[in-house]
Amino acid sequence: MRYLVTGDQMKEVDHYTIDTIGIPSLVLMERAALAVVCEIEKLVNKKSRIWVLCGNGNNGGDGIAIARMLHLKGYRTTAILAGKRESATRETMIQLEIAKKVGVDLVDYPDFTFGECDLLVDALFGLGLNREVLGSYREIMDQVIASGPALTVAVDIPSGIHSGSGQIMGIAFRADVTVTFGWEKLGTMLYPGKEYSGTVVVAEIGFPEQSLSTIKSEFFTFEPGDANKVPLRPAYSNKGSFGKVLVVAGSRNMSGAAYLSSLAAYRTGAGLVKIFTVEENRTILQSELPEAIIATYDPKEADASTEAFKELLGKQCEWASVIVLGPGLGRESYVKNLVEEVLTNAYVPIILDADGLGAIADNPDLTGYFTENIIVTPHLGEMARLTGSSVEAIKKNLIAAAREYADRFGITCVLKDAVTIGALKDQRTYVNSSGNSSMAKAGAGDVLTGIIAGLLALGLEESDAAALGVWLHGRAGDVVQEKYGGYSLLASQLTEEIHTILQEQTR
Ligand SMILES: NC(=O)C1=CN([C@@H]2O[C@H](COP(=O)(O)OP(=O)(O)OC[C@H]3O[C@@H](n4cnc5c(N)ncnc54)[C@H](O)[C@@H]3O)[C@@H](O)[C@H]2O)[C@@H](O)CC1
Ligand SMILES: Nc1ncnc2c1ncn2[C@@H]1O[C@H](COP(=O)(O)OP(=O)(O)O)[C@@H](O)[C@H]1O
Ligand SMILES: [K+]
Repeated sequence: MRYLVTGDQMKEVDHYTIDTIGIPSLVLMERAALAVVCEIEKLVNKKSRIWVLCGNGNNGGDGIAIARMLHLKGYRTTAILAGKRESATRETMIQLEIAKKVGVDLVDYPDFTFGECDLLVDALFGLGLNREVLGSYREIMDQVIASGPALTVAVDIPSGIHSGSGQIMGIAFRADVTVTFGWEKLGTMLYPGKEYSGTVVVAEIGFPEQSLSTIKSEFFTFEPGDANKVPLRPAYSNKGSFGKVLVVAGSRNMSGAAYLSSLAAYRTGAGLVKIFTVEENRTILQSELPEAIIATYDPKEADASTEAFKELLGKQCEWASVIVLGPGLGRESYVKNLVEEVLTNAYVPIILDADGLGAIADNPDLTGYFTENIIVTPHLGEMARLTGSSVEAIKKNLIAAAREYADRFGITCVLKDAVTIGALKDQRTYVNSSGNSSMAKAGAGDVLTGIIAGLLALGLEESDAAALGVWLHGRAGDVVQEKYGGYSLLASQLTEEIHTILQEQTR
């Protein structure tokens, strides 16, 4: 697990480290610069023409220190000063004085003659970027981009990317490598910032771990090694020890979603899976997944909400320790009754997905049944229907959209996208770092609900199951992509790689 921070949180950490702990600002700057130089040296040789574009803030100060270190090592380096020297921060002025004394080639932007550039070091804006880039700064960035540097290394975050949201503030540099300090910023984790950051290197420059305690460190991601967080299956156990997952899914002509969710729950470790679906799906599901128990209902009875239907469904809910509700249910009118009955009868964790969410969007009163053990897993289209916002508006701030929905009902909201967000009910926010575009394919979401159900069945609580499930799902996608490339993934293959990730447990 690793913590992530917004730019504002990182500034608080900076202040605490400097003012309370007492590590001088220039010491941090020196270590930051050294860390960047270490990465630069992997990319260039002594003949390379290096431009270091420096702003007036401390990001620019890092840049001038980098230019000095490269110059002293014999690299052909020019530091281009984008702002007026007299308005630089205290640390940046000190760096300028040092650089002058050791003969660094320092050129004010208006005097700079553009030519060929092998490596651009982007030290124009860091965490201090707080508004759209306009006017002369925009002109400078346009001109630097037009001159086509072969490679770009960004200091802390590519200039123009907002450190909290990953949004482009008018214009941004595209880095091949971003060297960031202390903890990764949300801005390089979230699109489009993620795409503009290239490879992100997190450099440890001396912030003590305790400095994180000054902020509410709510953002985190998982990484290799975190498979250990999946509960062990003790030796002294039986199938009942590992949960009973009820999958309320599938409809006429749609059996695949029920199959994929159920298979994924079993592959993640659930002891028993029962599929509650329409009679038409019985034969196909029994032959595809004989390990699952099948119970069926008549949609006409569901539509009329007969006592027999209610009793049947009530019994299933009583049996279950975890419920998946929604994949492939379709959009017939009876789905509302089905969803309402489950929500009123079940007192166990429920993962509400796909057409189950559609029923909620069409009947917002159903949210009145939401309890804290609900996990919703909408993709952006479903989220737009649930909230009445546009997909574009949600995309601009995924974290806020997920958090707002989760907090409104006190539930867990997994907002699925290229970077999936888990707004967890315990107030932590998971930002996913696994997965790839080969997973943008029908059925992938059904597998995710099954994985989360499997983790709940193994005994994780909702927040942990949601976050770890998203990560496992993406890791499985990464393994499939490694084996089959970026085009050919089938959602069922994700289920076939769950074991690969679970085997990464090192206990
Ligand atoms: N001592 C420290 O605080 C440390 C700071 N570090 C570096 O310092 C950076 C943060 O420094 P600062 O807080 O000075 O911020 P920046 O260096 O990112 O620059 C902020 C400056 O740019 C201006 N600005 C913001 N948006 C603008 C826009 N759109 N157009 C024009 N001007 C704009 C601000 O008014 C401010 O003057 C970090 O990203 C990191 O690189 C590191 O050296 C580690 C230690
Ligand atoms: N470009 C991408 N990068 C990483 N993961 C992706 C990408 N596109 C989709 N995914 C993941 O694939 C899954 C798709 O789910 P969903 O849209 O519900 O599909 P379906 O409803 O067809 O099962 C989500 O978990 C999502 O995060
Ligand atoms: K930068």
